[in-house]
Amino acid sequence: MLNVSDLTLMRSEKNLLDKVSLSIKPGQLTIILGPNGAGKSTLLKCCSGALQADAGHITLDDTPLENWSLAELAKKRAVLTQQIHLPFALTVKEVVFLGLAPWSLSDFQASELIHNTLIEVGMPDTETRQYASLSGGEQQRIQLARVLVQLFADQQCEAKTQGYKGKYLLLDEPISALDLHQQQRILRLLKNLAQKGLGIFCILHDINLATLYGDKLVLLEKGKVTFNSKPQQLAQGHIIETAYQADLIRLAHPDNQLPQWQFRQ
Ligand SMILES: Nc1ncnc2c1ncn2[C@@H]1O[C@H](COP(=O)(O)OP(=O)(O)OP(=O)(O)O)[C@@H](O)[C@H]1O
Repeated sequence: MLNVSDLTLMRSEKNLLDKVSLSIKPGQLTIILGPNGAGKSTLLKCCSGALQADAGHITLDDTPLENWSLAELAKKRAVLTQQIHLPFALTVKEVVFLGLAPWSLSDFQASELIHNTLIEVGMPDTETRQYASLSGGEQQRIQLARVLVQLFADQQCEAKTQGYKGKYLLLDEPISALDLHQQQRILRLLKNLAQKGLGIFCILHDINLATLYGDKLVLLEKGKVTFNSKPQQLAQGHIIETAYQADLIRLAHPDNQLPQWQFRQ
């Protein structure tokens, strides 16, 4: 479990995170919601070890995050941040291959894993394309493929050491550039990976997709957790309407009665 307790981070005399506590459990897709500037990306950076909090603790499978070596951490959790600039002319295969840096796979194993992962993200047979020539939504799926191969490279090895349990994926708006079909593909893929045992921390802006796919939702507002529960619980009160200060109508999804929102005109 990735456990965050009482995490506080200050910048310019402002609490960007204010005693944040939450847990990312294996087998769960946990979706982080919140208005712009609420602290979601800051929290992800703390959970990945990129940012050091001023107070509080993060443990990964009961070991303080700071006690994990970078090499061990790279095999246990993968992180997809929002903006990724690649200043070099690389092919798709070379970009995805970057995810295999922590591992030593044979060329055959690496090629097979990259090929299969590109199929999973809906980008088959693109290995030789220039990454820079892809559209924004295509590049986003290639970056997702990169973090997936990082996490699952050991599945290619004979020992198949860890499987999905005890591994974590931290994603910052992984579907922000995707069309409807690709959003559904990637959210179904993430849900499926969680059902196999992966622990997923995923920042999303679309509250309707969050309630449909999330096992647990965490709402951040001004650096504080104001909701941390199952999506069904958002059908009570006016938590979303209050947090986002938007003029919304709440509905129930016809398939499963989960809460959904639409704009008033
Ligand atoms: N180094 C810094 N110094 C001061 N303020 C900062 C610093 N880094 C981030 N912030 C502020 O912290 C707040 C939280 O930023 P963060 O990127 O975590 O928000 P977010 O919830 O991910 O927002 P968005 O939905 O817009 O991506 C923002 O108001 C941002 O301007």
